[in-house]
Amino acid sequence: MQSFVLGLLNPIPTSGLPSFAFRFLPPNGKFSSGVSLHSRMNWSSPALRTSPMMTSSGFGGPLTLMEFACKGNADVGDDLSVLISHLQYACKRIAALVASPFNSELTKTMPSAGAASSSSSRDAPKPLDIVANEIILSSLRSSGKAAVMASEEDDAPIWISDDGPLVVVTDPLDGSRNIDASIPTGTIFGIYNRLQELDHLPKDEKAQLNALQSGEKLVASGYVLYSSATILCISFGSGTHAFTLDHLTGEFVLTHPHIQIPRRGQIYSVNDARYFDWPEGLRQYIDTIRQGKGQFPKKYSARYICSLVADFHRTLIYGGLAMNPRDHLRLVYEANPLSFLVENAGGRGSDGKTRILSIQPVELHQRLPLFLGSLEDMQELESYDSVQQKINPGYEV
Ligand SMILES: O=P(O)(O)OC[C@H]1O[C@](O)(COP(=O)(O)O)[C@@H](O)[C@@H]1O
Repeated sequence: MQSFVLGLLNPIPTSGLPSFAFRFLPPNGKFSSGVSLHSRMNWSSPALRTSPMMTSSGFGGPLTLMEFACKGNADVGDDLSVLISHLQYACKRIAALVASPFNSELTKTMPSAGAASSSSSRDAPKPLDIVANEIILSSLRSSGKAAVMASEEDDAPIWISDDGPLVVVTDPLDGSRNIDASIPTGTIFGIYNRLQELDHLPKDEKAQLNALQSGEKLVASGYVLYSSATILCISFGSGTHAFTLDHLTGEFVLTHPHIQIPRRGQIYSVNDARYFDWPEGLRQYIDTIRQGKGQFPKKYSARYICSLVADFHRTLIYGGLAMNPRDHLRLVYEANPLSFLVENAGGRGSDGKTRILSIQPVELHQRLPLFLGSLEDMQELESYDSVQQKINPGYEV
């Protein structure tokens, strides 16, 4: 088992790999692998035909994430491009890990390991969370572009390098408590510029303050959904775009450019079992939309996976609302990155009263109610007086 874990953290040996496998190499490795399967595919077939924005200017295949970031589509600058290339590589490794037939031992809970944010047993980190955390940390270290990583898995932010221009906040593997049932999981990340005016402070202090920047200062955020497809969704501040991992080539390719969340959806996503702990306003709102008596005269449907990235991704694509009304999800590395993505897609992220991105974080693992979704659905929800669940009776499942 130990060698399996170490193998995941160590560099991949390159000898004897098939040509397409070289696409999995780290960005500072050898990407040029001669003729790949990717270049041999017939991209003119109707099934693979895409809009002009989805094709690269080069050989006519679909636009890859790194082409998108580097070649004028987003043109995010060298530092951010390099960091993203390392981060996406880390997420490919996590994707392989969560789908591996050998991960069952890794999914067993380690009650004695130090949970970052809570001592309750449901928050006890699992080895898979820890391995995902290590994979991301090691990718950020090797990028040379990260000053700080602040993670759900660590009590405090880690200072990586004085020279790193960027700060990364992350939940490395959300939803992992459901992984034994192969339910989708996800990585969430947000990226800020390093605050140079804090450079003179001690490392711990400047790491903390850099990680507690307001969501309005995000320069990019994203998630990777590990599901039937592995999808990396990202915003650099102008639009939200999703890329699907092509297992033939090992590349994330642009499949959902400029996602616009519908102004109205017909789906609400919440843990309904908590109905009797909800405040009156939230009960009334859900009762109303269920019956088709709200501002949108259609009966809403319920969907709830209980895996934040999966519930959010569906909401982004189909519209509606993804909610967790109790103080449970984390502002810094869950609510802020997802709010940045939904706003860049034309939607809204709020705690039920206040726009998430305008809330100043005061501690790394701060929790809050979270509502994300279509603009008109969110406005209707927020018109109800009380939607934040104040009691939190320690649910065990
Ligand atoms: O138990 P609830 O309130 O339905 O919360 C479920 C949410 O908690 C999460 O599992 C995250 O919480 P954990 O970090 O404690 O696993 C999300 O993936 C999910 O959306």
